[in-house]
Amino acid sequence: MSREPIIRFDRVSKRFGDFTVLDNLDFEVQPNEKVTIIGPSGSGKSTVLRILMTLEPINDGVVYVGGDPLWHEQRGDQLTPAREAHLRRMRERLGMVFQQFNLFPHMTVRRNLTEAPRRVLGLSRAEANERAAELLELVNLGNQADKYPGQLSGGQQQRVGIARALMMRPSIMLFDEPTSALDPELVGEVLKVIRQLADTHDLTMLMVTHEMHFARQISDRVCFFDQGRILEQGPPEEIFSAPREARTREFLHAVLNPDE
Ligand SMILES: Nc1ncnc2c1ncn2[C@@H]1O[C@H](COP(=O)(O)OP(=O)(O)OP(=O)(O)O)[C@@H](O)[C@H]1O
Repeated sequence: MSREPIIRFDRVSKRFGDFTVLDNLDFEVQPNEKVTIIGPSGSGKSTVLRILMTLEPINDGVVYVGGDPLWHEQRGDQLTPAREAHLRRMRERLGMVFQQFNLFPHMTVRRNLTEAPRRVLGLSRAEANERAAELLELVNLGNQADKYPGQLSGGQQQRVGIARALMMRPSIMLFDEPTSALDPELVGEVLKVIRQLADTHDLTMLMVTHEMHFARQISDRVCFFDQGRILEQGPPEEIFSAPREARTREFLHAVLNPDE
């Protein structure tokens, strides 16, 4: 493939004090590709998403989103650290769905959706409400716009979270373990909405998940992270059925057979 990747990590390192979370990471995602990141706890999966969402700065390397440096600005032939205005502009290309839904409890569902696009994109109230209504339909919550988050189930709140992330019309959606805070019976409805979204929209999706069955269904590519590096990656049928690396096999065995 010779297309320009929409996400590119070029030798990116991230440290917390002495602890190296990402170690010279090279990683690319193509436009419209659905990529899942799996791997042991602490291997740096969420950090990749948080860096892309500009929630966590990097120490070394360059991250590109849509061909432009994310944490840097191009000045002549030099890359210099990005200023806040650049980060704000770049952030609009991405939407993120968090493990904990992070909805504003004192705002209705509609306000939770319309607040940012009105403030950041300058949409009128009518435009924002219309967009919110469309997206609430998409996540099967067309009749819940006047409710407060506390009046909704976890699965419904997470679907609001998905609709909220889509309000800014991002070209890239990031999902950070979107179902891990949910009761098991509510997981299916959220995964169904994500699958629908993947099937019907031209979106690049990068997802951290422990739902292996879902990862297998939805992904074009699965990346196994281990100690801040990609140890192995490939199409889901390859990673799940015939992993090459012993660590991948051990990890998959442990998550697929939790009672052993
Ligand atoms: N703000 C922080 N300060 C210090 N250490 C941090 C910070 N954020 C993350 N870490 C550490 O970095 C490592 C990677 O974290 P990250 O959340 O990316 O892992 P993960 O692979 O997503 O794990 P999990 O599956 O448990 O969510 C962990 O060891 C974590 O403790």
